[in-house]
Amino acid sequence: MSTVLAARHLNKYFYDPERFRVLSDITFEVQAGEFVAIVGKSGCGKSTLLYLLSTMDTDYEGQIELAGTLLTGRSQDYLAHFRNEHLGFVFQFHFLLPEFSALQNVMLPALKLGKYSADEIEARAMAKLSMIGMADYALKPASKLSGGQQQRVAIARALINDPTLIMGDEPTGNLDKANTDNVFSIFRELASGGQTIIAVTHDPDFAAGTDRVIEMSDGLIVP
Ligand SMILES: Nc1ncnc2c1ncn2[C@@H]1O[C@H](COP(=O)(O)OP(=O)(O)OP(=O)(O)O)[C@@H](O)[C@H]1O
Repeated sequence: MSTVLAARHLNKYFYDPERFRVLSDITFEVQAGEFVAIVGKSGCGKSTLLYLLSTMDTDYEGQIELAGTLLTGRSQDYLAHFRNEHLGFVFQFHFLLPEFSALQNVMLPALKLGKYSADEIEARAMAKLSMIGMADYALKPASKLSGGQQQRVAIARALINDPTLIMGDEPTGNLDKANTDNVFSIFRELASGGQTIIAVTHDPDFAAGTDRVIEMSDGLIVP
């Protein structure tokens, strides 16, 4: 097994207005192909941790290594390129561009990466949409899709650059039961195919279906 993500002794502080520690000595690893849930009461630090792991927030103590690369101390440009190449994000709210078609939305991160030709990118995007059962909706504007369909397009978009790791922040938080089950089974299927996934969730059923649950409490990982 190879390690995809290593978080070592992460500490994070906020000021509100006094300095307080929101993450304390967070240390864990995620192996290739693992599907991991991060759970814990509201305010325990889950989103803050995910934000650090996503490389968006660089103000922390400790070390983050992803895909064999130490990311701590890197420049913003380096991190932006790394994110685009190695990470796929699925949020509670999909953040699709409403006037753009499903296909165009899925293509965008690949166009930014600049690794493939436009034709290749379109073919790859169609393949990702087919994979999640959305090929028939490729040309529809995102604004005309249902909430569940939009979230599936967001998953296809997260997959377009074949990310080393998919990060979800409440990926089913805004969905009804049927769509939650659908999105969960897509994640489960991706994980069975070897995709590494880490997702913050409040949904006990979602967490129970993952390979491993990391529970947080007051900024700590519960041993
Ligand atoms: N920018 C900030 N400045 C000050 N305090 C913050 C900031 N962002 C978050 N916090 C505080 O840090 C703590 C952890 O917040 P975080 O959003 O990581 O929790 P969470 O576990 O993801 O919660 P939820 O499940 O409700 O989304 C909370 O006490 C929150 O109020």
